[in-house]
Amino acid sequence: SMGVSFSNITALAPMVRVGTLPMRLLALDYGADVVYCEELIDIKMAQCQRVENEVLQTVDFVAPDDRVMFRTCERERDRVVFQMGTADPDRALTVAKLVEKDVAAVDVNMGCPKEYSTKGGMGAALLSDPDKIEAILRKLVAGVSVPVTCKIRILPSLEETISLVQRIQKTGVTAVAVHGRFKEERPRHPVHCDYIQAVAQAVSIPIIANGGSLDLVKTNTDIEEFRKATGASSVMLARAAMWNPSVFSSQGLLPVETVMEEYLKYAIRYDNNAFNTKYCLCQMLRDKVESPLGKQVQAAQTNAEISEAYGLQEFYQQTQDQLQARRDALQSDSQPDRPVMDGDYPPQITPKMFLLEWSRKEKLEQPLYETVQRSQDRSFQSTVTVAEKKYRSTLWEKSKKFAEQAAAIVCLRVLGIPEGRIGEEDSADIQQETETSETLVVSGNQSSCCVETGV
Ligand SMILES: Cc1cc2nc3c(=O)[nH]c(=O)nc-3n(C[C@H](O)[C@H](O)[C@H](O)COP(=O)(O)O)c2cc1C
Repeated sequence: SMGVSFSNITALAPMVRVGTLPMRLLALDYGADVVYCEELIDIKMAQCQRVENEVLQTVDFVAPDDRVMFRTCERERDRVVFQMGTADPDRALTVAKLVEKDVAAVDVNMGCPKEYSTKGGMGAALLSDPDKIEAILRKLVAGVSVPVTCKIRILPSLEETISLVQRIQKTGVTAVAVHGRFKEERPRHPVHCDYIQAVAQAVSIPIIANGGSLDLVKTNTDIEEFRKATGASSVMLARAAMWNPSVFSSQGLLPVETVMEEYLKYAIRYDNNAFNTKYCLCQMLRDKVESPLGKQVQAAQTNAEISEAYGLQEFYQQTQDQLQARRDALQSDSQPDRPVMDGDYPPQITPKMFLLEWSRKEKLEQPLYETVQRSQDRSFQSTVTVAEKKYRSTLWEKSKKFAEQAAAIVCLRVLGIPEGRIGEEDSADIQQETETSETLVVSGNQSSCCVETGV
């Protein structure tokens, strides 16, 4: 990784529901340097499983109820900032460790005044507990390999605001985003550029100015004006970007109709939750949300129906076909039941194939595999029946393919049959779970399978 910079950048602000993968990729396309994800709550994230989705080519963090809480991809890895809501240093670190290899930086939200955030001591509630702020940030800075940042609102006086940010700077964070409003101020109130400016002068780390969307930043050139007005190193945009993310483009604003189409293409390509897609499109439609198009979007229940509203049925179908082709390819990859000729073993003989061959020689029925998938992490376990006896690995595997191979290995070892290519090594103790999975890798099934994640 090149390492992300927070100096002299323009960022997509963290926004609940808005800041999911399609919007982040679109903002990057238009010229944003850094994109924040929506605030994700530490307790929910800590329960998530990291899953490599080979069909979508994404990394998904999947909750026990199978919901994808955070989906990201290679394209944004050096640009995406993972924002979390937390009030607990240990939990914050657990979550940061879970995501650190897949993101450019980790951010703590200290500015959200909404009750769902503050009631757990998170968000803006942290602003009145600087000891807690310090504990969380110090723990993160010491414990993760990526930069740590935080996002705050301003305190009732300049002095308090400056001393808080100075204290935050001492924890070793890389940058601080300052939303220039007091905790009790609403988004329609004017932003306090003088506070941001005073903070920017008082510390040496980059300050990211935020809060200018309503009256100051409407076009790309306004971003530079806002940067100057606040004396900050960088600028972060929420609403202006939500209404039209092409605000990041130095080529000027694009018609929102064009932008919505580009947004929808990403939503289709990355199998975005349809309700999330609708929500974001409705934000872009703004006062046109009651137009014929707006009504069609609101009535739609699936990404396919939303595509019809925009005349993107063909793109939708082509994308589905491509994804299905990839799914099929991965699936057939996982069923290596090619016929095995006597005395003419293919080079990539697997435990399953070896067991099949052995069964034929012994005039037994073909081994029968039964695979189950458990819901909490969508992993697989397979049982193979040979000569009316069942064999099963104690390990739960990432794919059906691995699970079947694991069952075959257990069977071969229990029956004392040398395992072909990997049979040179001494028959290992099947109770050793790690041994089983290592053997699987040796047996030539390098391509891991996708775990699909319905959202
Ligand atoms: C729809 C929406 C969702 C938001 N969600 C978050 C969030 O998850 N985390 C956060 O720190 N701020 C959140 N905010 C606040 C923005 O990041 C930003 O601080 C605020 O909107 C002021 O910036 P702006 O004038 O550019 O809109 C949200 C704002 C909006 C409009």
